[in-house]
Amino acid sequence: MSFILALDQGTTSSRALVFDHDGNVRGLAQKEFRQIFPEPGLVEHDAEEIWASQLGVAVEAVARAGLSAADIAAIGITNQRETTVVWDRRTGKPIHNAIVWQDRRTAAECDRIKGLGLEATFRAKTGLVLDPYFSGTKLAWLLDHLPGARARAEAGELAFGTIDSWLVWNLTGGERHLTDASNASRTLLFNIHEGNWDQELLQLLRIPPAILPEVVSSSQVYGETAARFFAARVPISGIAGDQQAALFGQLCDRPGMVKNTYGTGCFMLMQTGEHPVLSERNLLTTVACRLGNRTEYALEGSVFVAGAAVQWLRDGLGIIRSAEEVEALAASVPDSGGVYLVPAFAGLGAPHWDPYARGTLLGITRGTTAGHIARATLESIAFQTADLLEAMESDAATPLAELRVDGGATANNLLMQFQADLLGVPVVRPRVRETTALGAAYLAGLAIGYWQDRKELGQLWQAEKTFTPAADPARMAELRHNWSRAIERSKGWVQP
Ligand SMILES: Nc1ncnc2c1ncn2[C@@H]1O[C@H](COP(=O)(O)OP(=O)(O)O)[C@@H](O)[C@H]1O
Ligand SMILES: O=P(O)(O)OC[C@H](O)CO
Repeated sequence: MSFILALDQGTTSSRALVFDHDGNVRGLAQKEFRQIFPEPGLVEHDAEEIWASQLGVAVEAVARAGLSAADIAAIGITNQRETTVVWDRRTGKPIHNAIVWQDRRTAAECDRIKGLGLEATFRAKTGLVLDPYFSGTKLAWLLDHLPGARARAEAGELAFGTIDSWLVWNLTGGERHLTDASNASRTLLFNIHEGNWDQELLQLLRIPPAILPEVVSSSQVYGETAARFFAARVPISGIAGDQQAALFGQLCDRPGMVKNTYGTGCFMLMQTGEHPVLSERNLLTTVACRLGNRTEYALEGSVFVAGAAVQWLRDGLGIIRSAEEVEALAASVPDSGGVYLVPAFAGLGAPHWDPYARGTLLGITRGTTAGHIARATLESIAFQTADLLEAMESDAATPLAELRVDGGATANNLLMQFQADLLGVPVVRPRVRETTALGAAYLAGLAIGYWQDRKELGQLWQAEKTFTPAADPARMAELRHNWSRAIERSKGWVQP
């Protein structure tokens, strides 16, 4: 019997999971790594720490499953997207910390490009908006600010990659420099209609083509792990950005199917099939996956801070000791008592796109307790999701039948019930909540014939719990109205 190993390199931790043929988790290991905040608004990771932690948990997960590398048929990779690494091709050493997707340092540069009237060009070609979130301006920043970097990039000495590229480079011992189309579609440099790096955009951002990885499909054998890492060389055969992998793992394979992942941020993706739908409501159009020559697209709403707000309650305010505790604290009050938290800690993503917004806590009275703040925090996650869904339904011109959910914060039943109440549609939590890793495993397994097709995978998906809307719609509409007012107050707080 053989198994698939999924590497899930997330924003706050590296995880590895071993899956069996029925899609069950047989072994899991996880390691948090350092979040580096050099200044307000800046977020970095040590790329070498990411690699070391990812390799460490991979070895550990296989051991915990009671297996050896010879039992692993293939490896699938999924990753925090947009986070930008540049390394020296000769030494394999990064030239700077990775600039994380949440980092806002290129806000002024995005404004400058917008001022040149170029936003429509970027939007039409990449499906993205000009926001510091995406890799392109982060890469340009590195080339502009590190002495000699641009000349070295032009001479072909440096390599750029999102985290998938960085992991594949390391796993293959520096043999392969590539990225899959779903990750490429998050860079602001990739033409999602033509399926390749866009020369005009590269020129506009002054990115030398020699620094870029090859763009490949999301499911094919890319290479094997170098001999020194595992007892056997294992094929690497699946790659997707974590949100696209979750869409795949949730089996949202028919146009109109939607999943929302509640992790550090919240990412809602709607499968739109082979046709990219361009949003009129400030959502993103992104590559869901590339399978052979077939590219599937998704509409995406990205919320930067969701579960991270719960982490802030734990680490910043110290009113809970663990993320799980938030549920009991929030349940200690019947409602938020009129308190609204807008967790715009890293600006606002979709559909507002305001890098200058900051966190805002409104409606506090002398009677406000930690319970109210905890509840307002959970509700903020659901409100942000409701804003995304409203935009998505409008773009797709179709109402949603159900919302499939996954990610760490979906363990929270109070949050899930409030979400169903607010949306007025059933919220469905699957049996396997590690759908991001599962999606990467599926992509890797399909490439080597471990699973035959998506029909076979469809039989593995099972709901664990469905949250049915139970609240008074008028009351929910009132809460959403207040939420919109709170959002407006958070906007434009930081002076450019
Ligand atoms: N019971 C819970 N209630 C609310 N949030 C939770 C709960 N458990 C975990 N979280 C949040 O979920 C996030 C972790 O989820 P995960 O899917 O592992 O995220 P990521 O992949 O972004 O690192 C953290 O931000 C944490 O605060
Ligand atoms: O690492 P996660 O799960 O927070 O996901 C981060 C996203 O990929 C950012 O776009």
